Amino acid sequence: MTAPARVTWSARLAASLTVWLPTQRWFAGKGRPLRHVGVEHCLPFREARPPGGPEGVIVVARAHFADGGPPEDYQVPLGVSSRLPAAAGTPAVVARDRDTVVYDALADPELTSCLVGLIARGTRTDGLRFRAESPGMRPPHPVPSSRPLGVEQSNSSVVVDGRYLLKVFRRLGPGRNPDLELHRMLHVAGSAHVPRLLGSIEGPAADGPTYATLQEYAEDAPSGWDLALRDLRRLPLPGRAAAPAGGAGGSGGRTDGAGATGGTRGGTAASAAEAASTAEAAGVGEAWRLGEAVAAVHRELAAVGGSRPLGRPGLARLAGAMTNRLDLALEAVPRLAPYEKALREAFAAVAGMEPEAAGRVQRVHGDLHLGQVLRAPDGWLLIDFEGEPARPLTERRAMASPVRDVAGMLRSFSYAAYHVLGAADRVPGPAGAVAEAWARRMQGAFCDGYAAASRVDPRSRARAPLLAAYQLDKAVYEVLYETRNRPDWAWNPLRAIGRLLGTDSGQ
Ligand SMILES: Nc1ncnc2c1ncn2[C@@H]1O[C@H](COP(=O)(O)OP(=O)(O)O)[C@@H](O)[C@H]1O
Ligand SMILES: O=P(O)(O)O[C@H]1O[C@H](CO)[C@@H](O[C@H]2O[C@H](CO)[C@@H](O)[C@H](O)[C@H]2O)[C@H](O)[C@H]1O
Repeated sequence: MTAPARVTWSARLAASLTVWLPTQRWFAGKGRPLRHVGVEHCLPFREARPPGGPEGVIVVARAHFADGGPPEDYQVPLGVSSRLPAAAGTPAVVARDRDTVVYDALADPELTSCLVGLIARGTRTDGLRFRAESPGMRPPHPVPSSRPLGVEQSNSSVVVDGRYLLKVFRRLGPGRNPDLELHRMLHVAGSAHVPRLLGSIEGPAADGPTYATLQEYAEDAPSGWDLALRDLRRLPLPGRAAAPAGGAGGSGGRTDGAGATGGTRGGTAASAAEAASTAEAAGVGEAWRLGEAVAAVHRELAAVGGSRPLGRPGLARLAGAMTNRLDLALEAVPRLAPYEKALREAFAAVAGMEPEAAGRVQRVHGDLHLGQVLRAPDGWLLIDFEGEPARPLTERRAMASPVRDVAGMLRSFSYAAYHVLGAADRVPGPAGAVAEAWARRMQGAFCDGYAAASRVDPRSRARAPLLAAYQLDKAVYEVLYETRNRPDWAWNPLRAIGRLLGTDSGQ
């Protein structure tokens, strides 16, 4: 391509991205008025051997907003070709003209194979550093098969050769992504509770940005969310027929329905009740082991990354940060207004805690929920250490109390229970009581497992204001997250705030 032709293409690509970017699930700027998207960098990647191999380009697209706030950078790996490769199926086409088509590189096995090959060989290109993180890693080359993971997620992942997962970070921060950072720390600690880290792609600077990670793919490992929904759908809910497989709840979650086997159909009520209670006993055991696994990961992160007392100034800062997040959420979601006063009080209570009771801060997962834990044959694995996607990177990399992760899991058990009930059960009834009791049992077992492994009971009376505030802070975040991404689900965390505050008004 000649220089003027390149300029024309860059302008055309920017115009196409301005339309395409905001329609993507992973575009985090949905709450902001987009002005335009510019092409910040084009980082080509290609196979050195054999010559004439496929060509790809990692485009860094910069989204500019009309609200005067900072722009956001997004990674868009693209294939550039004269025609769509047959092996890519029907990829998203971002731009095209008579001679050239620009399409989603992650749908093209040749291009993903190329990225994996560059990682395995530890190559450097203009603007990109490919690194093998695990010396023994030898991915087959060329990769025989690859497929986009095809789940709802904040980034984009590709399963390579059925054994590896290439996770492409969409939102690029100025520093290293905590997902890679914490994976590395846990690798050093020899953790048994994370998938093995195999490789990474980063920018040329010492500290990121992080473009991608390559990790072991835990095939057929259901998530905690899958297992929770399966157990919940087996529960005999008064006044309800047992839900058909995959049928209960809202509008289709990330893994909603996967592995759900339904309940009483085809059996007697007695045998169904028996099966439900056996499943529940197993579920309690799993929740206990999950608590144990989370405690182990916290111990490992503290051992490698250090820890320090939260202290009185830390408590005051935390209360302030929670209040600030509430202020932002109140602006975006007026339905939070009835809870404002009680929420402010709950956050202020954190500032008034005795520092000794608050414990220490360290690196934590930061967005722990049932969708972030996989039940592999050997035990629970924690994934996605990126933190809450909406928070600034500096905040996501900061030390925090491990109680925050515990609160995320407690919220998630409750989230699952109410998800299965569905929006129709906004007013608590007998079915609600059964689901609520299930959530409490799982939460109790999780905390027991955590306490047994860490000798710290997250439910201790002295720590109660912290645990309560973290659960409320998470629920406020969820209301905002759902309002922006899955508005049909917003009722769930909204109701939870009422329950947690003890002011459930049946709204
Ligand atoms: N190592 C892995 N093995 C198997 N499945 C995985 C693995 N990592 C992630 N997944 C699946 O991919 C989904 C999205 O991964 P995640 O890291 O949470 O991405 P995101 O940050 O985009 O939300 C998970 O919910 C899980 O179903
Ligand atoms: O994309 P991430 O997994 O990093 O996290 C975001 O999306 C999650 C939903 O996919 C969201 O989690 C909420 O919904 C889950 C069920 O789909 C539930 O298990 C969680 O408890 C609930 O918070 C998460 O908050 C958000 O950051």
